[in-house]
Amino acid sequence: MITCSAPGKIYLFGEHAVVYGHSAICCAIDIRTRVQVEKCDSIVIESVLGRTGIDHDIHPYVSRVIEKMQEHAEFKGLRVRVDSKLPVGSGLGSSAAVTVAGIQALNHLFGCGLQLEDIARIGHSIEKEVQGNASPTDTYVSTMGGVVMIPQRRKLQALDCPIVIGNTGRFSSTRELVANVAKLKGEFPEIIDPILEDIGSMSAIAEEYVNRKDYLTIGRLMNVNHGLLDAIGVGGPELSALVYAARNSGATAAKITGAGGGGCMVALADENSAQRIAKAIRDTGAEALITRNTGEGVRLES
Ligand SMILES: Nc1ncnc2c1ncn2[C@@H]1O[C@H](COP(=O)(O)OP(=O)(O)OP(=O)(O)O)[C@@H](O)[C@H]1O
Ligand SMILES: C[C@@](O)(CCO)CC(=O)[O-]
Ligand SMILES: [Mg+2]
Repeated sequence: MITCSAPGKIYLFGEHAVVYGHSAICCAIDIRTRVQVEKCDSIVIESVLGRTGIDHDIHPYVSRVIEKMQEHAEFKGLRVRVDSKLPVGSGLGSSAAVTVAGIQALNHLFGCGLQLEDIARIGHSIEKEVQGNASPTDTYVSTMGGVVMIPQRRKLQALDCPIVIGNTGRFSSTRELVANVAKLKGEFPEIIDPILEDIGSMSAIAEEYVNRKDYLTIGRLMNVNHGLLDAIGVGGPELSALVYAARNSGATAAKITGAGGGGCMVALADENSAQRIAKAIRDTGAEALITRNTGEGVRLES
């Protein structure tokens, strides 16, 4: 029996724009998904979503992981158990974490000899298939950990400050949000294309501030990024309420993270303000978590 885990993520900059090749800066967080695998007679997948065999409706990611890994190993039966601390469909990269941890667990179970770069690449191909269109960001950062710049696949300096996450509690499908942005972009390219380019330029400019650990400047730019995400239609009243609650209680930055629509927002805090920001988020009725950047990507647990 093998267990592997992989981290979730928050975006400092660049979600959605990165789908069109613009730059993004993404940060692995210390909230993980564990995938346990063992050989057995038939294929069984167990998670918070239910108990199935190969099932592309209920378990699209895990089912594709199993199918893809059949190209690297010969097996008929398998039991896969998923145990995740990441909220599902909430902008924290739950799909990438379950995919990456699943690939690495099977890699170990069958001795396939895949390297981290292979895992990130296979993970990205699975995200593309399920999501319709997907950047390599979530699967890359979940595999490698740390803070990464995409598409360059460059590691930046670690983020040392507390990260506060507010969860609206509303499921949102990344596939749908990505399709909504594509539709708006198709209808009004003269308006939407420059916004996506601006988001990419912001990531490129912010790289230097991330490496200098200048959290005040990073924060000012993240706030601008929030406004641009709202402009392309992936915001909403619940997310905005949490963003302003966080800013009003001392957050250096507060923005949507991930696909948006519902799901989570992220705030950067300092050691003194993190609890206060989390309380302000909880006072609106939403859930709040305090976490940190992790340097550890996918790993073997047992
Ligand atoms: N614990 C889990 N067990 C099984 N499948 C999961 C689990 N967590 C996530 N998934 C799969 O990932 C899907 C959600 O992925 P989706 O990309 O829509 O959201 P996300 O990854 O949480 O957010 P984002 O992509 O914005 O970071 C679920 O519908 C499910 O198919
Ligand atoms: C919305 C998006 O940019 C981030 C989802 O976490 C989609 C992607 O990059 O594949
Ligand atoms: Mg996802």
